[in-house]
Amino acid sequence: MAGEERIVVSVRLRPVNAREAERGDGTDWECTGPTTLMFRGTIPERAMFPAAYAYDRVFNPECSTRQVYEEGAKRVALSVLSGINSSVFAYGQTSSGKTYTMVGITEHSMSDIYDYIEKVRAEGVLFSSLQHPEREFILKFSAMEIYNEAVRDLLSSDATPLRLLDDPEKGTVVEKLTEETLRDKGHLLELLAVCEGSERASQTAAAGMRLKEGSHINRSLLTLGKVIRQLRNTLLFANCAKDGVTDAHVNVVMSDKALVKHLQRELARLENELKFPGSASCSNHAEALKEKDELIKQLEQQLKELMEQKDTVQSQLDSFRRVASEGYIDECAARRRDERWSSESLPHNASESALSSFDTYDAAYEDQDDFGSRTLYASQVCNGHHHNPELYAEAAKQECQQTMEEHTVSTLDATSNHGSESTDTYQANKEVPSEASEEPARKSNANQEKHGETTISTADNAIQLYTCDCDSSSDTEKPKTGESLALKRCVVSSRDGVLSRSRSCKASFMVIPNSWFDDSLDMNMTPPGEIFKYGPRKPEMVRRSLYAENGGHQNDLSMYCPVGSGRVASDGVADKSTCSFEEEGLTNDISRIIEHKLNGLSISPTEKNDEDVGADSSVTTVESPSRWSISFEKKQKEIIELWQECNVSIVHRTYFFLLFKGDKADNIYLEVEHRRLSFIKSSFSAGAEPNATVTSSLRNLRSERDMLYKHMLKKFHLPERESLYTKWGIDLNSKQRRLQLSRRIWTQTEMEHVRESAALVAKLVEHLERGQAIKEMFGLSFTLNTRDDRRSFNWAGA
Ligand SMILES: Nc1ncnc2c1ncn2[C@@H]1O[C@H](COP(=O)(O)OP(=O)(O)OP(=O)(O)O)[C@@H](O)[C@H]1O
Repeated sequence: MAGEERIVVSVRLRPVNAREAERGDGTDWECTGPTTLMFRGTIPERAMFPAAYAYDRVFNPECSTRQVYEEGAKRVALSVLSGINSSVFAYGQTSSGKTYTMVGITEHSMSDIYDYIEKVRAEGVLFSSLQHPEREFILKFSAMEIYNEAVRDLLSSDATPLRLLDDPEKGTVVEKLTEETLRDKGHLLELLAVCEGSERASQTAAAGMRLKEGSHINRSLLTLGKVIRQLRNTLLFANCAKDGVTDAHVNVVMSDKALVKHLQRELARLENELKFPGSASCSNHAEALKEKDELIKQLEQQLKELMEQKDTVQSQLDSFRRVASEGYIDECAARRRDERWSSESLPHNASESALSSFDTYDAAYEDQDDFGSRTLYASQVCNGHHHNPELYAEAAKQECQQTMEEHTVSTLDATSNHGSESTDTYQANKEVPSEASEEPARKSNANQEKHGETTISTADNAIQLYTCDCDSSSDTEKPKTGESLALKRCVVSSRDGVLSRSRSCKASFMVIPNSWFDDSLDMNMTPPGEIFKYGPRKPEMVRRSLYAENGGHQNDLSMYCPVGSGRVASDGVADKSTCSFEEEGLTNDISRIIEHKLNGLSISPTEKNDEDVGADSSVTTVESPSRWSISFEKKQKEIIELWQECNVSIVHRTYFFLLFKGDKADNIYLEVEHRRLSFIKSSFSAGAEPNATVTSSLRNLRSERDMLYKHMLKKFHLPERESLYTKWGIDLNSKQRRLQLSRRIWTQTEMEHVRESAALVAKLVEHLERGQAIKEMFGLSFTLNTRDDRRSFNWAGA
């Protein structure tokens, strides 16, 4: 409690004592109300003074001391319980009853104070917490007499006057004044009794002292009047004192107990700051913010680069599509012109019906027509080779020799409606009513046919079309494995391996020179014709199979394609509904090119003799297999080391290691993984001591090992486990062998160790979905949107 507090002034009238009554003395003052006093005397000297006076409270002679205390002093006296200094004093003439009243007030107030303390202690925490939590009550008692301007200690037998000192903090203090700590209420009464003896002793002075005493008393009263006048202006007796106000403040005195609690809280706060530096001081906050800002900048830069790459790829894809579309339009227009020319200049023979049929295509067939004409363009090439298998083989061989170090991507529409092939493809294509319409196109591509290849040029690169013959017999003429890197990879881009009638039959293939990681896979090649025997394949499987090769040997196709691989793949397109899928196949092919570009491969005109492929043709050249192989192995090794340093999930490592074995198209995944790990590593090393991320990663790694440890029992029989123990150098007689094994895998970066670890983990977690694993692993998925043939990049978090 704090604030202005008015001085409370009360007047108590003492009753006439027996002696006064005996003398007939009465009183000149009368209480006319609870707060008013009236002078009734007839003294002439008072004629100039007012007769009525008002006070806070006026007690008539019949009032008890208890009433005076309750109504005039209690509130002030007990304010000390709220920590506010309070003072109750009395002044008046000798024998007016000051001592009598003050002793009573002291006893009552002390009694109430003790009752209060006992109540607090009795009601415990609840009361204490509501009123005075953590408060200790200490009562100290002092008594002094100011007599004839001398201060004497009433609790001391020494009558030597005490000195008054001015303390800078406490104000005026009485030097050496006795201060007794009260034990209880009884102790207080004892001390009060001591004071009352002491006081009387001073009053047993000789009669000559009375004058002196009276003089001092008057001086004291004068001084008191000055004091009060100094405080509030004037004291016309107590009348004006009541107008005075005090500025009361709560004394905050912290007990030892409270201080200990306060310090404990402070200590806990500081400890918390040490544990969590991020929430500590402002300077730490500033540093943390600075670091975060740096990270944000780095990430923004990476994002910007990736967006630029994406834009580049997108624009190139658009360019491809535009060029392909324009090429088609041009081709279509040319074809229609030729057809008109044919229909006008040539006699209406057997092809006439076909021409008529072609002319009846309506808008509903527009898409198919588009694609049909596109495939038609290539079909002429194929036809040409069909008629010239030897030439084809020779051209292919030459191409192989010329581009041993080139990465060539090509697509092919293998539509055949000539010749005598007995394959289903041919049978299907024979019925395409386009002999007449194809003729001009064949003419226009005569040059390309001659050399067995054609090229669709674009603004900045080209798709080279290698002709492909569906005839298995011609396959014998084609380059063998090892002879031609350029023609060893084909892909079926159809979801239906059973060919049916169609206006066109498209086979697309890519020629991808690679340096493959795994050299243990099937290297056999499947005769082209056989590829048609097999059922549908998922495009992504085919895509994967395309890039699974090592050292120029064909491999890995058996993982997804039962036939191993076919040099030539073709699919029949049964109806319009499959056209979009064919487009998808084409887009896949284009996308592969885009991916290669995305991977940072150089695209430059080849030094190949352009005369063979046309003046405007160019081919896509890329990093040589050997260079890519070296580059891949280097990056792979760095990633493996980063995995180890960053405590990366061993399941993650396993899948990544097993899935990305050297395909050039995987470069972006390696790049992303490398950047991600580098970032994690930098964050690991940011602090002097292991941070929470490191601890968390280690804990996760441990949990993962525990998971594998448990799976060992389920996945392997005892003999298998014992074989593993032996393989991994674990003593068969030792204890916790499974645990030992789980702690050994993926602990080194040496390649053989990595291979064995990956193989083992793969067996243990084989229940995981491959796709899910990829998704979780990379946080980066490239999905092909077949609706708009656009490649979309989805970041699931890096
Ligand atoms: N209200 C009262 N009722 C009954 N007796 C009283 C009352 N007030 C005072 N007395 C008696 O009057 C006498 C004088 O009182 P007291 O000693 O308290 O006066 P005092 O003002 O302290 O005198 P001094 O200034 O000389 O010390 C005492 O005997 C006391 O018992």
